[in-house]
Amino acid sequence: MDQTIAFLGAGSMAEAMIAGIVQSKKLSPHQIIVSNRSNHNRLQELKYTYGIRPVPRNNLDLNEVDTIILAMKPKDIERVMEELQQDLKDHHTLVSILAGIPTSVIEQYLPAGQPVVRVMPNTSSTLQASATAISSGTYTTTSHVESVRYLMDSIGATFLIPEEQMDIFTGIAGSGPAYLYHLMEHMELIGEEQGLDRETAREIGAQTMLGAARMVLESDVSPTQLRENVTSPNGTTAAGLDALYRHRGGEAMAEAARSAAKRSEQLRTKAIQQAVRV
Ligand SMILES: NC(=O)C1=CN([C@@H]2O[C@H](COP(=O)(O)OP(=O)(O)OC[C@H]3O[C@@H](n4cnc5c(N)ncnc54)[C@H](O)[C@@H]3O)[C@@H](O)[C@H]2O)C=CC1
Ligand SMILES: O=C(O)[C@@H]1CCC=N1
Repeated sequence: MDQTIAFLGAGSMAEAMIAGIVQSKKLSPHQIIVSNRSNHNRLQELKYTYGIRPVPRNNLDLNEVDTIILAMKPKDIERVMEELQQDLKDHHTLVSILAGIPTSVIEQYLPAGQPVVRVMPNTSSTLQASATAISSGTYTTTSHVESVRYLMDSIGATFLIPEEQMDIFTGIAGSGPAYLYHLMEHMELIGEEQGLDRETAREIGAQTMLGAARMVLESDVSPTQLRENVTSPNGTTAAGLDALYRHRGGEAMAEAARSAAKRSEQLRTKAIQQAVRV
């Protein structure tokens, strides 16, 4: 890919994406610039690990950049857009990974016509195993979206969705790894409690999660059918599922996704109110 990308923000999500992109070899590390406002040690750490180009925000020359990836916290959007405004050129595509922030808010700080693409990855980008959503903004052409999709394909599976579905996508997939880690923490705990050593219990839980996910992705069989295939009448799984239903395990997972989606909606409302005041 013949382009230079610049991450504004050098936190955990930027690092996960950098790891996946570098591993994919779609871009060479010198085509990736990483910038933040103050923590220069962090930039050096990323340079040391991935070979990328660290550039403190004050020294960043956007003329050589094609794609700008907004990777700071949602609360910093106003300040960042104000800083960016004067440096942006027609050829720049902005990609935002900020939870909750709609493309319309970002566009409000920009001249009409500037393409903004919204993306929601997750931290499994590190292993090129993200589920990443992509939505177009007002001024994006198919070519902008396809070019961003090509880049995002390097960090995992991509899904083109309408922007209205971003809240729930964030609730399920952006935040989702945390819910699954929480379940794995519990699988590890119960294994340990019953005499397995911690590392073994951890591996057993993770391998079980991985195997189940692969069965869904690599067969044509639905999760419902796969669940039934595990469940013998009056067997161990029936007893386990019975406890899970009594404790409303499925509903707890749905509620987690709903609550995260609601928070995304709240971030949007706040960002819109803030942008109106600008
Ligand atoms: N952590 C995750 O699993 C996911 C995070 N996201 C989104 O990614 C974004 C970043 O999240 P994290 O990496 O977890 O946060 P983080 O707190 O680890 O990193 C934020 C980074 O932004 C930098 N920053 C702040 N103001 C800046 C400015 N004015 N210019 C340049 N850099 C600036 C900070 O120095 C820091 O490096 C958030 O908007 C979040 O909604 C999206 C999907 C998943
Ligand atoms: O917790 C958050 O707000 C970010 C967005 C999705 C995952 N982490």
